[in-house]
Amino acid sequence: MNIVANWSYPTAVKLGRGRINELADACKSLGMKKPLLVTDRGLASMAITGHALDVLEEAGLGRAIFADVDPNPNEKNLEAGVKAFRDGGHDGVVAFGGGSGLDLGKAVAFMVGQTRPVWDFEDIGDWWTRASTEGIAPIVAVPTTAGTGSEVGRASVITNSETHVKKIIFHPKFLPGVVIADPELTVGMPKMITAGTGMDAFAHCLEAYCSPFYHPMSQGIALEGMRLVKEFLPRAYRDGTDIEARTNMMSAAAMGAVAFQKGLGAIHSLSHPIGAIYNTHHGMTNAVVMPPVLRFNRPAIEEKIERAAAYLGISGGFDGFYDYVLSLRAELGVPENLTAMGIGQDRIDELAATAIEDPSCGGNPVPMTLENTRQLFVDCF
Ligand SMILES: NC(=O)c1ccc[n+]([C@@H]2O[C@H](COP(=O)([O-])OP(=O)(O)OC[C@H]3O[C@@H](n4cnc5c(N)ncnc54)[C@H](O)[C@@H]3O)[C@@H](O)[C@H]2O)c1
Ligand SMILES: [Fe+2]
Repeated sequence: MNIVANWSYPTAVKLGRGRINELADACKSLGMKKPLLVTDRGLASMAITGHALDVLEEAGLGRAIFADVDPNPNEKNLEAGVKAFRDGGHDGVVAFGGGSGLDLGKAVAFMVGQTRPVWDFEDIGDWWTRASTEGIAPIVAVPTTAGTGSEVGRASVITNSETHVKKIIFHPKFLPGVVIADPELTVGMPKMITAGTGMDAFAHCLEAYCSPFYHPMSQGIALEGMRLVKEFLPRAYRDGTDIEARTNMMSAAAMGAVAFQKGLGAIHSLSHPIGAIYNTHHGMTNAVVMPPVLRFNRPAIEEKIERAAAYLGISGGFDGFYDYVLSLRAELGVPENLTAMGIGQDRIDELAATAIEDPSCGGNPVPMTLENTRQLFVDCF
């Protein structure tokens, strides 16, 4: 076997209850004097955000906030954020939120140093030589959901509001310098968001584990991430105040994103166009398409899934694992299929055409074509 791989994992993660109180120190450690906290509209008025701003203000770092951010953020949110950063004379970003706030905050920090349009940094082609690495602002990431793992990732998912296509914007400089992973911030998540984001973490681990690329470290991280989700997501869902469960889910989310350096797959390449067109929740959409994707990939992953099932304490090999996924979904109130999610079948051709252009499909164990991807969408209804 010819082994070629790039591995790195440089982010400092401060995990644990109450660690939001270290936010100002984290900003100062990266040289910030006037950070801009970037979050989404929903979080802007929540007590956890007010507390984070208090921590910054008490340390003399001000309480500047930019929150004109939609779930599934788009390039207009990004342009407005870059303008707010420049107008306010800021020197760093606190990316605060679920994937939406984190992704937009990271993208603002990156784009204040660029002259080229954000679409030039899509995760295909020549993003490396196009970017200016001067003027990129430092980032402290503070996740408030436990799912995307964007806090330790090098990507931002930005929706093109004209074409309704989700683009994965990638650059190593998207990587935050410090992560504050405080499980108490996730306690107030609505049950549906706990379920959806937790299933996103599971999808990252599962797809990374199944991707055919050689990366044994990611493989191990992905397996243990799945085990944490299995043990702790139902607990966090049942009792949102279960801090042990919340802490382990934060860890599983970060592990998923570290693991998917190895690649993602069809779950994500199907979920991205659905989310961009219908504005569905990303993780919940992943959970809906997961069983058909497992069936689709079965010929290529059966042996691997048998090993994962054994590690997770699931008997019955591939079939046992598949049944476990169905029962986890049922326990978390995941819609049965795309119809139950409120989606019609009228745009399947467009969904399939977009899905096979998504960078995630390169990591799918069974090669995706327009024909088999169209059929895969049909199977999701
Ligand atoms: N960068 C990556 O690698 C990556 C990976 C997966 C997904 N994503 C992207 O992340 C986004 C989804 O992120 P998400 O699933 O975390 O959801 P989200 O950030 O869109 O948040 C969903 C909703 O939950 C609310 N919310 C967040 N935290 C809360 C809390 N603690 N208490 C109460 N409400 C809270 C938000 O205000 C929002 O209304 C999508 O755009 C997706 O494409 C990015
Ligand atoms: Fe995801």
